[in-house]
Amino acid sequence: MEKVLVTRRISENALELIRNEGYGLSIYTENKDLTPAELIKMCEGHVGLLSVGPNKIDEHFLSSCKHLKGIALMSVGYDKVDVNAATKHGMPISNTPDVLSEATADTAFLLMLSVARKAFYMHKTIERGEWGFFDPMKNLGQELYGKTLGVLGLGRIGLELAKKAKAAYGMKVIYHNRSKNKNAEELLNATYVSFDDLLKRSDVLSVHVNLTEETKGMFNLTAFEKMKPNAIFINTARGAIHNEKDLMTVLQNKTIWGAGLDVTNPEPMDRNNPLLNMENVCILPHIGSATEETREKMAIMAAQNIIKALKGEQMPQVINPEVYQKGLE
Ligand SMILES: NC(=O)C1=CN([C@@H]2O[C@H](COP(=O)(O)OP(=O)(O)OC[C@H]3O[C@@H](n4cnc5c(N)ncnc54)[C@H](OP(=O)(O)O)[C@@H]3O)[C@@H](O)[C@H]2O)C=CC1
Ligand SMILES: O=CC(=O)O
Repeated sequence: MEKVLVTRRISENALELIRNEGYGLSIYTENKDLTPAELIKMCEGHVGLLSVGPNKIDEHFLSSCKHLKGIALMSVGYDKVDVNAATKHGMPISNTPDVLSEATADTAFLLMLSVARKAFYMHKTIERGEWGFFDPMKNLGQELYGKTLGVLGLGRIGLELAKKAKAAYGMKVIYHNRSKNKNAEELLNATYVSFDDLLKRSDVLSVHVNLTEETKGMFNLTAFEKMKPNAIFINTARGAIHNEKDLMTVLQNKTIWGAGLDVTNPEPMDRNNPLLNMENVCILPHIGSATEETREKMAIMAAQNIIKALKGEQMPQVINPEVYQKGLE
């Protein structure tokens, strides 16, 4: 019986889809991430990989696992995949776009409001027994009504956040992409600006670009120093897009007002990281898409993709459709 390796326990409905097509399953359930060598070893005897979590799909992995017929990621981000190498090896890879956009935008919205009202820090003050007498000048946050939301990467998730911010607070939306998003401009009256203008004009700046060589470290001291003193920086995309040391510096110097992060570099973040104790900072452990409903949809989508690959058909959410062109290895 041909078998699929699933690198974490996922929705039973998704696993059932794979079983119902006549494939066997191996499910990795240890309380630690797989090392690259362990992943290669575990893939032996399998024809499909449903990859959940931070598994690196690089040249070494691909040349060691030529027996795989396809790899389905249970994530939309594919920054851990060497797409060119996968295409060279003729290995189709799929991701899970769209189904997680709402949930991830909710996480960005949650962080935006939590930072504006210092919510996580306020919780800590109660735990520390600091809820004393009433002081009308203490614990003050800032309001979002009518402010400017800047989106770096107005794609699927960025658009969902912009819709929510406009509906909830009438926020004006400005954005920067490599190309204009005409649909968002019509839908939200969003304005396309340069990256420099995005930095200078945003009251809240939310990052939704993919992690690539181009976006890595995009938020460094030079970028942060162009932002407004009341600005809130939100990153739910990938931790490597901001430089953590530089973020700490601008928060300490009050160059910007606050930050909300669902992603850090490295992950997991060290529990003693000083950012965790800062008043205007809210940090979550990469839970962008973590709702029961969304994880169910992601698992089903990944299962449907791996089934297609095993049948020799095109994966619906393939990220490297070039592999289906004739003449490749
Ligand atoms: N925290 C979490 O749990 C989650 C995190 N994510 C992260 O969110 C990312 C975005 O997902 P999604 O919205 O579906 O992706 P999309 O591809 O729909 O959106 C990405 C946007 O970024 C823009 N972009 C890409 N590169 C650049 C660049 N160099 N400069 C400026 N703009 C750029 C793209 O526009 P253009 O091509 O015109 O430049 C596009 O509008 C994922 O890659 C993933 O890393 C996703 C889900 C959950
Ligand atoms: O980080 C999550 C993803 O889907 O990408």
